[in-house]
Amino acid sequence: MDTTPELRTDILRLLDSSAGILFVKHLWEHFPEHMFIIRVEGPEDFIIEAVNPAQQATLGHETACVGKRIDELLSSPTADDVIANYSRCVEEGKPIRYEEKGIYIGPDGAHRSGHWLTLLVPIHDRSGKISHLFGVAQNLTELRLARQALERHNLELERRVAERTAELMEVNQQLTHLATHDYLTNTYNRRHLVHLAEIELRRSHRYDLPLCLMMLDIDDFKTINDHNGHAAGDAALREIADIVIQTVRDCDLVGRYGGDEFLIMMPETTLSGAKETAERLCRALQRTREVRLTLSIGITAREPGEELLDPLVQRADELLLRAKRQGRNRIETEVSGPEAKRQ
Ligand SMILES: Nc1nc2c(ncn2[C@@H]2O[C@H](COP(=O)(O)OP(=O)(O)OP(=O)(O)O)[C@@H](O)[C@H]2O)c(=O)[nH]1
Repeated sequence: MDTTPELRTDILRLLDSSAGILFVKHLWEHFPEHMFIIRVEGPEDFIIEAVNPAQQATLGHETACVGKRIDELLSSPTADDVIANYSRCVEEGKPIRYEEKGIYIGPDGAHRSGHWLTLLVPIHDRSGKISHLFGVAQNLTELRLARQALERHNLELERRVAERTAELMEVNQQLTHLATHDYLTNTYNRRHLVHLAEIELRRSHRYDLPLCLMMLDIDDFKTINDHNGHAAGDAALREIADIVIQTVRDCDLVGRYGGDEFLIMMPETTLSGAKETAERLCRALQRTREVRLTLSIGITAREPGEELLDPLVQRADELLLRAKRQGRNRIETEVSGPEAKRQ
């Protein structure tokens, strides 16, 4: 059986009766949050009329505050804020709710800071004038401290996640670099070069742009290894890769195709342009190296309609072999279609 209506009626009847005052007194004494009554003396003149035991426990003995003006009890700026809120409640003539914080002196005489959610209700006298303010202040200090600790903890977590993410991104970049580059020369490795070259070739086909493929091989490289050691051979490979990268355009794709062989894809480049670059490369090599080292180079151009990489690579390789057969230190080019007419 639902007893709620019955109970409600009983409580209302109790409040109406003379026992109601005991009920309110019981509430006042045992309510765990601050309850207080303020006498309104003037626009900014407020006197503490009563504080409940919960508030006394925070602020010290009743006699320490009852009968005192707010600005006698609290120092600035806490007192200013309290008075401003009381004045607002009087001006608006209706209950207001606000958060407040301040420094107060506890029962032990020590200064403490607190944070409250306060509800202020104006009380009117018979003439309708606001004579008192009734306040209930819920102490949020612990909650605030817990929230601040949680926020600090969250910030720390976010910082750690960001730090870890940055580390992972760096490792990821390193892994990507390792997976796409030749460890010795830092040019693209064969697999990645082929991947990029296929994309570039499709783009050239789509927009009908010129494109050249250059394959180069160091002449008699074996003798460097044999005479000067493998480390000298490695150093020569690195040096040649650097010279190639410095000589070609930024958009050209340079990769080590295998051993002492490099492949260079040159987008938007005609055969004559690619040949000029190859000549520049050979000259740069002569200038740079004390040990005489030459290159054999084969260059082919994309034929109209051509969009597959293998035939291009095959042609460049054949031209390279032709350069080797014809005495090394040579650049061999070959082209058909419109590019041939431009030569
Ligand atoms: N130091 C070093 N040598 C390598 C590397 N990869 C391949 N080689 C050597 O490069 C040499 C390639 O020789 P080949 O291509 O057969 O011939 P070559 O001596 O260059 O002569 P031609 O190409 O005919 O002019 C071999 O001795 C390989 O061992 C490498 O990463 N480091």
